[in-house]
Amino acid sequence: MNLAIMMNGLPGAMGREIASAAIRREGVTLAPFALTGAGMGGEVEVDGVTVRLYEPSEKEECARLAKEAYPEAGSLVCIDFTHPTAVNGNAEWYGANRLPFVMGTTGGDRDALFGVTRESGTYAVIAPNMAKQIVALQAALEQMASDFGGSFEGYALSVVESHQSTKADTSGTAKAVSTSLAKLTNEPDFTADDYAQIQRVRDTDEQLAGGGSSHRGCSPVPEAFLGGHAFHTYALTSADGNVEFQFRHNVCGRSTYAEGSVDAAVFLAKRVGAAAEQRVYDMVDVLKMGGI
Ligand SMILES: NC(=O)C1=CN([C@@H]2O[C@H](COP(=O)(O)OP(=O)(O)OC[C@H]3O[C@@H](n4cnc5c(N)ncnc54)[C@H](OP(=O)(O)O)[C@@H]3O)[C@@H](O)[C@H]2O)C=CC1
Ligand SMILES: O=C(O)C1=N[C@H](C(=O)O)C[C@H](O)C1
Repeated sequence: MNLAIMMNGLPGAMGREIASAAIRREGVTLAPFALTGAGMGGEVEVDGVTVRLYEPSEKEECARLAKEAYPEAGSLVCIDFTHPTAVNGNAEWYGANRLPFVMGTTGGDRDALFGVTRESGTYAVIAPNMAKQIVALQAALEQMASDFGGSFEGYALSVVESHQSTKADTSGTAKAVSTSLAKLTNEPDFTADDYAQIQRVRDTDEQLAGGGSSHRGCSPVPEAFLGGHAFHTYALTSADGNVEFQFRHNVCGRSTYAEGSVDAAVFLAKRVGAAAEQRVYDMVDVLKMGGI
């Protein structure tokens, strides 16, 4: 393996975490250039590697550099952990420049994201969660929904997610898992409007108190992780309130997503190298096909 990763979204929290994971991984290097947000251009250093950052207005210059420095197919994979408002523009840019990419950024217009990527013929892994254990849970719930759809008919679904107060959007993981759980309650037409029912906890006092009185069901967040955590609680409750099922995943810190993102990039480089017919993947594909 001789793979370079362009870490788009530096110097953000996930960008730094993934860049470090890439540098640690054997056979992987960090490309010395990447995309950043407006007004954030310049240079950043990660574990001794200097990365030149290109603002949105300088994207074409960055694409030119990428093609010059890594002309061989599959020798460069982009990883995108930027901002919900950047998702669609960045996907168009990857497609137009035929740059394989891992899209970890949540939000944006997801249908358009998949549409543009498929049309471009670019190789991509797109997933709202890169943590292997959460991906396995997602796959299991999807399987359960397909085998026993409607087995929770009449049950009410409630979802609470708590993240660092700087998070811009409702959790993409919570949206994806809710869609699977809705199939169990026989509401397969769960739509974007239904995502509004997901309760977001962003207030630090509520987080320390476990959601507070308005968001019961969320676990208390340790103070050290107020700046970086992802706590999700999904509950299915019978109509008479006598039966309740809960699924809960609480992650402190970000390292688990970082390792999964590098796994996804390595997986994608191999798919490009093999000129695989399937071009667009999710993390369930990566898990099932032995990428992690
Ligand atoms: N799939 C997964 O497993 C996970 C997904 N995420 C998702 O990753 C995303 C980023 O999270 P996080 O790192 O915490 O956020 P941060 O805000 O810490 O970092 C985002 C970075 O992206 C930069 N940015 C903004 N716009 C652009 C752009 N157009 N092009 C390139 N860079 C840009 C920001 O710059 P500026 O500060 O100037 O805006 C910032 O440096 C979120 O959508 C989050 O939900 C997070 C964790 C796990
Ligand atoms: O912003 C985050 O931090 C996270 N975002 C992803 C999401 O929106 O689901 C994954 C995880 O929850 C962390």
